[in-house]
Amino acid sequence: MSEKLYDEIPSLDLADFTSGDASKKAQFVKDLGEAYNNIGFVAIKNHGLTDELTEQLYASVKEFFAQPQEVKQQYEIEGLSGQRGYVGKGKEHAKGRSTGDLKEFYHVGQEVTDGDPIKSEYPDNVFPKEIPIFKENTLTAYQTLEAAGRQMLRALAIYLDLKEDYFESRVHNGNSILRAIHYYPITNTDEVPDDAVRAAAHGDINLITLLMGASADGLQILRKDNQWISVTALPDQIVVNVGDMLERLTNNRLKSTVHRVVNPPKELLHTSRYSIPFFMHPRSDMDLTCLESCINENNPKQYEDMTAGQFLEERLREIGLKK
Ligand SMILES: O=C(O)CCC(=O)C(=O)O
Ligand SMILES: [Fe+2]
Repeated sequence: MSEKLYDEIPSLDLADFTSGDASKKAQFVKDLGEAYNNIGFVAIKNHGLTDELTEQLYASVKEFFAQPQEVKQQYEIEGLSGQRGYVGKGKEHAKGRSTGDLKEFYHVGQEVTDGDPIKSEYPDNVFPKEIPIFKENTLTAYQTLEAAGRQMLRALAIYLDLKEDYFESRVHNGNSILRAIHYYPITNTDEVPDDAVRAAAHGDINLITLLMGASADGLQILRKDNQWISVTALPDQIVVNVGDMLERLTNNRLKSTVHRVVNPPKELLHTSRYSIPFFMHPRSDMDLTCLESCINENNPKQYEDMTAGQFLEERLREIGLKK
């Protein structure tokens, strides 16, 4: 394990992996693997999202959250464990806490269009009828981030000495979710619990997360020396990090680094923050049993065998989304 302490997350160019130049490709795999073995986060450019789409998507997301609560509430649907549509303020809390985060969000899931019977496992998406363009913008972003995520997983498969396409069949029509988040303005601090934060410290559940440039500061990650460091991506970058499922599969070789979104200083508490992570999940039957190649004398097997579906179910209960 590399002991290096990063002051900021490493930046990589996804085009180095996809352009067909073998030495650039190999270097990308090495740099990504090293970063994920250490800090678990990278900033990526040439991810495929255009500025135009990003702008339009944020515009429709802002428009959705600016609506009256009664309108948003129509899209909070019972029985879906918050996996589609709107999830209201304070509903989700980090694992191990009970105070809800200071956020509301909207989930868009996989649209299965190729006759794959997995379709019956997924609830249908719900889209706000007040903002027709919301559907097109979120689905286009979903597909673009999913494609970038597949490339990242190809690179990781090589790093892990698996076949380059190891993850392909496992993420095909996977249970990924695009989450548009609004960290809402706080005008009266008496109305929120003293220990409430925008997003309390947590690891992501999924294989990898692709995070579209957040609109304001606040994201921090816990470095291995227990210092919180700020994450800032340049306008043309997205942040891509390892989630708990991949950490588990690799028996902690790839690190799912704890991160949080801190509250802004008092004078900015009345402002909103928006971010749009794409949580890349496999199909629920993916086996997350630690890879043999990641188990050895120095690193004995750390986790019970489990499928992705079982792991997700357990975590949704732990964070208050599943009752
Ligand atoms: O809003 C952000 O910048 C990060 C959000 C996050 O970590 C999450 O939703 O899991
Ligand atoms: Fe997260």
